[in-house]
Amino acid sequence: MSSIAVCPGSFDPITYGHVDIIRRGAKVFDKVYVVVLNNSAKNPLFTVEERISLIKEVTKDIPNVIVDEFSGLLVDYAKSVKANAILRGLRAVSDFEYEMQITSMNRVLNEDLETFFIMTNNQYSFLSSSIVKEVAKYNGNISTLVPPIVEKELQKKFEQK
Ligand SMILES: O=C(O)c1ccc2[nH]nc(Br)c2c1
Repeated sequence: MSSIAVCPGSFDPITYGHVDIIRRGAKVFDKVYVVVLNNSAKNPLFTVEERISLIKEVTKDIPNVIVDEFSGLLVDYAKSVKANAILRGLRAVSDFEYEMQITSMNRVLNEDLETFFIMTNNQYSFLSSSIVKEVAKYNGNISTLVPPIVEKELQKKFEQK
């Protein structure tokens, strides 16, 4: 039985922290679906299509990664791709409470779908898409935080504003 994981997130935009988790997960699971949450409640900087394009570009050298989008319940998307695992990154203890709540909810919705956590590299323990956007907004150096293509697209976004 092949192991298929779904790695959900906003990825607005993808950071080196996300890439770290995806690369580590792709070594463990046969397939990793990196799925962009199409959540109308948030006001994203990048469109879903832009985020998917950036993730595809940044992970193009990882053959068992598939990039997709979903709206609605993660457990329903997981069932649609026959995933038997959810993959999440943990950056610091502060992530744990939220992740525990989400995992408990998903377990209620689908007892058979297990969540696996991978700890990010310590150098990314502070990193989030939000903090990267804040630094990029004021033209700060983000070259060690996101891949070059993401840095370039962020600069374009803030030049437009
Ligand atoms: O960028 C974020 O907002 C974010 C959130 C939660 C996260 N867990 N693991 C990672 Br890498 C990560 C990144």
